[in-house]
Parts: sequence; C-alpha cells; structure tokens
Amino acid sequence: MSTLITNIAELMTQDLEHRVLKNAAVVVEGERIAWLGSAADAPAADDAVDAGGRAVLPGWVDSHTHLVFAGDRTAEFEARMAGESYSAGGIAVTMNATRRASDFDLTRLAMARVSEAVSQGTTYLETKTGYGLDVEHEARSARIASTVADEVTYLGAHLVPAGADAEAYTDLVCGPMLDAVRPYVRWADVFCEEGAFTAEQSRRVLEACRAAGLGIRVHGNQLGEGPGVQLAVELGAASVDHVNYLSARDVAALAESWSGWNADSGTGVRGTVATCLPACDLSTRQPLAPGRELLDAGVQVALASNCNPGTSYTSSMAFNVATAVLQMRLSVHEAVRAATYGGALALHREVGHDADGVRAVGSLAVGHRADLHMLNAPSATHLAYRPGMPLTYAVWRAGVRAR
Ligand SMILES: N=CN[C@@H](CCC(=O)O)C(=O)O
Ligand SMILES: [Zn+2]
Repeated sequence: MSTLITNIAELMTQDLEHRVLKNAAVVVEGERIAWLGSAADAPAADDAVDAGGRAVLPGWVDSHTHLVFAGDRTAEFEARMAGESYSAGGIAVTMNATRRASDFDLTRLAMARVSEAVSQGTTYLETKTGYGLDVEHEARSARIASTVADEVTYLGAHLVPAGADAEAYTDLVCGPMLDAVRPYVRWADVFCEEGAFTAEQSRRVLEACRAAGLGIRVHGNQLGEGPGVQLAVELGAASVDHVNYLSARDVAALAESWSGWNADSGTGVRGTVATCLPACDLSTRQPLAPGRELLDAGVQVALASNCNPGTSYTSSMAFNVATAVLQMRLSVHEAVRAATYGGALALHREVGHDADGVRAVGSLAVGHRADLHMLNAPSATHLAYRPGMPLTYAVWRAGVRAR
C-alpha cells in the first residue's frame, strides 16, 4: 500500500543536504519513505492525499521526557512563579504519588501523555524512569515505559530518596536496580547536580550502566556550572541535557567531542549532543541554554520538551521550537533541525535505510521511517511566526496516519 502526499508548498527534509523543496510530494510505502521530490515528477501510488499547499517536515523527535509519573506539582509551580527557586527535592513528591499509583493507572497516564505528544507532531519519543527510586518501582516504571515509548532511559540516579545514604543508594542504582531494569532500557541517565548526585557518584552510575551495555546520557549544568558536561564528554555520553550554565571550557569540550564527525556525510564518531530544553528554562526561570553559542562553536544541538511534572509540564515541541527561534536566536531551520535530526542524533537513531534493519528517524529521505508532520501553514516559519497556534494538521508515524 502506497500513498502519494502531493501539493506540499514546502518540504523541509532535514536530510544531510538540508534540502527544503518547494511544490513537493512524498510517497509513503508501508512504514518507509519510498520517494520524495518535485510534485511534477511524482510517481503514481495506490492512494493520494492533497496537502493543499501546506508545509511538511519530519515528525518531532523528543529525546528527553519523563512521562511515567502520577500526581502533579501545581503548588510547587505556583510557589516558583511567586519567587521560589527550583530544587531537586520536588522529585520526592512525584515519587510518592508514583509509588502509590496502580500499574493500570500509571500506564494509562503515560499513554495519555504520549497521545498528547503525538497529536502535536511528535513521532519518536524517549522517556525515563526516575520516579520509582527503589528496585521494585524503578523496574515497574521501566517496564511501563517500554510499552509506551520508543526509547527508554533508566534514571534511578534522579534523587537520593529521603532517609537513604547517598553512597549506599548509588550502590543500589549500580547493582540490583540496574539488573532489574536492564531488560527494558537502552539508555541510562544521571542527574549530576548539587542536591542530586555528585560527580563521583554520577561517574560510578554511568560506568556501571555502560559496562552493562547501556548508552549513557547526563542531566547536567541545569542549576549552576557543574561537572556534568565534562563528565558526559569524558565518558562519551550521547547527550548532556539542560546545559544552562556553561563555561568556555564546557563549550570547547562539547565542540571537541564532534571533531571526529563528518556532518556532511553523517558519518564518523558521534560526539555528545547538547540538548536544550527551553520550556523547562522558562518554567524554572533559569537563563535559556546558550543554543546559539553552541551551534556557532560546532556543537550538535537537540531541542526536547523534558515533559515532567516538576520543571516542564508540556510536551509541545512546537513551543520549544518557537522559543528557540524567538529567544535563543536559532533560525527556524536550525530549531526544526534540533527538534528532529538533533533529537535523532542524541538517540543514535539518525541513520538507517532499507538494508539496515532499523530506519532513520528525524529526517526525510528514501528508506527513512515515514514520520511526517504536516502543518496547517505554508511554511515551517509559521511555527515561530504564529507561536502557540495549533498548527499540527496531520501526522504519520511509521507510515500510519496518527492524526
Ligand atoms: N532535573 C532533573 N530532572 C527533571 C525534573 C524532575 C522533577 O522536578 O520532577 C528535569 O529534567 O528537569
Ligand atoms: Zn529531565
């Protein structure tokens, strides 16, 4: 079964050549993109969809969310808006509500959040554990996450639960808890920040998880200039996320991590993606991450929602893209790229064609996964020009119409 989507005013491919095609068409065949190019040259297909002069771009790749949780933190948000500052301690409130929730409720809540994201154009999504914080509840969160998300990250090292000894808890995260979540996860993460895990504890967690075969990522430099970025680069993490407070040395280390990467061919040794989370920055009243400076330094950047009940209760990638353009001074093309190809790079899912057994996400090219986001607008520029507007018109996820 093939579908021709034609009369596309602007097709922003985010492929390696950064092509933006006018008057374009795409053919979707099963889960893959079978053809794309000028509408005038389009081949016949079983079915046709008239885009009516709308824009099409890759579905968002949200490489950083925390969707497996119960409860909400409205009171904490209100206090913050009244002048309180964010601290990691709020995680415990969500941990308590999450532990109390039944499997059914936790699954239902996570599924509903994924549906919200997909209805806004997200077609590939990572989510984390981190609100269980004991062996039983982290394993449960990982299992539930694996049924709702494309990629699952183990974040046992999110907070040391009250009453626990930090070193003993770190041992648990590196040992029995890791064993329990291992069947469900591909990644491990650590909140390396004052009030959460020290550099030494974070290193222990990341090394143990890497030895267990997991890819690693880091929450770093969110609340102050900390060791997170340097640790992430040193250990070869796929991404370091937040990156609000960076020294010149941090930016240089991130840039250096990409020195073995050929961005034109998308080959070589991947470095550490800097993942900016602008919605979180606004909701916590932190300075926006220096996305412009990172791009100018040659760092590969991703944008993600960080959807969670504490610091960023939104899965709107369009909101993040608009903020990145309006306030971080990325161009529309750069912001959309960071929210699609950048996220895929952060998840090591940017490559893969027909013969590879896994299809690339986050960019549009023949053989890639047919993850498409059609806007009710003639160009992607409208994402920033009309911020906050409901611009998602249609979504295909792995070739299936999801909206
Ligand atoms: N910073 C650490 N973790 C989450 C927030 C978790 C929470 O407050 O519930 C984040 O990415 O912002
Ligand atoms: Zn996070």
